[in-house]
Amino acid sequence: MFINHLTLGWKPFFQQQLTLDELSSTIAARIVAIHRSHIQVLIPDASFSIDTQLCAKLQPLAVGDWLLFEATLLQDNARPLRRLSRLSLIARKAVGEQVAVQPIVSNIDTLFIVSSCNQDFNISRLERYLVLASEARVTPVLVLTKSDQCADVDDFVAQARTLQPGLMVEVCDARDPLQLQGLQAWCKVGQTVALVGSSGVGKSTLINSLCQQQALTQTIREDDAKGRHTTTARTLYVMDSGGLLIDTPGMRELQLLSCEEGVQSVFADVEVLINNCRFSNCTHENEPGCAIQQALTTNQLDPRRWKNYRKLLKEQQRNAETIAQQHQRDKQFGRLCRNIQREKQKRKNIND
Ligand SMILES: Nc1nc2c(ncn2[C@@H]2O[C@H](COP(=O)(O)OP(=O)(O)OP(=O)(O)O)[C@@H](O)[C@H]2O)c(=O)[nH]1
Ligand SMILES: [Zn+2]
Repeated sequence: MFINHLTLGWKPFFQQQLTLDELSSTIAARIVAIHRSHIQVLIPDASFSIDTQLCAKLQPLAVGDWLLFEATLLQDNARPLRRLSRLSLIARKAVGEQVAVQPIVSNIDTLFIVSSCNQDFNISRLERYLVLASEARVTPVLVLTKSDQCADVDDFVAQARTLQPGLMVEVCDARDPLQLQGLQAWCKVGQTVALVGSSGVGKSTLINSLCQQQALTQTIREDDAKGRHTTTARTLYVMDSGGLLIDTPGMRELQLLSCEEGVQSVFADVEVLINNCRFSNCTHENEPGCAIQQALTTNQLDPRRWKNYRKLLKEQQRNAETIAQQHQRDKQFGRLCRNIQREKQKRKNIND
């Protein structure tokens, strides 16, 4: 396969960020894996390993980011000049008590939300993933696997379609590449796809079926800067139709972070109803003229959907609060440091 920047997902959006000077003197490389000690980047005909320390000023970085390097200096452990702005970003709540954003995958075009046509199928979970996709600004495609084990596939599809007008839903036996033709539109050269879904729904199976040839991946060395072979799982695949597929461990367990926009977009109908309540501070419990209560009574609004909306919003508010509090704390700490510094300086001046 002919490999160029387009193959790696390069788009006018990135090109436009380069100055005239940069156009001639730099080269952009895409991050394909982030390990503890090093970051692996890819250009059309080579892969390089960069010590994480050299990227300290650019952190946090995500798999899928584009980094700019001096063209003449691009080699193992070259220092990246900067990171290009992202077209899309999937982030998650970082582990720990405090809520912090941890970027996972960037610059992807499509998110395959994978579920199987069995007890794993959970409409609220799917809705949550839709919020995530909307927040990340990527196109969601719902992939329903294990259709071969299910007698009433249409029922699952019908339920899924209620989630969002125009939502793309594909049904397949993930083991059979011929059944994945419907997904090809999102897997073409220049496109980048990521997968989410619970354990066992068939993500690895899908990857195997979409990437049977893996032509480009052979050119990606899995060695670190010192030439040692690393045993970390592969994170980047080239699909048979030419697109890239990113599968990082972080994507396999995702939590929503700040997702107000995503909630607003996925639940646009609910927000319209809320705007129709008679009182602007309606709690939607028992106020007269409550459009939500009325929609629930007339079955215009699914109680499950209403419950999930409230749950996601609450989660989002809690997270946002924590971030705000965190900023407040950082500010106070900064002030404290400055005061101490000033105090020290004063004393020094007196002693001088
Ligand atoms: N019959 C059938 N089996 C499937 C299908 N998709 C996946 N499987 C099987 O389901 C099992 C789990 O599939 P995986 O691809 O490992 O699932 P996964 O989502 O990658 O799971 P994790 O790695 O835990 O996240 C395997 O035994 C697959 O062969 C399908 O469409 N039909
Ligand atoms: Zn109301």
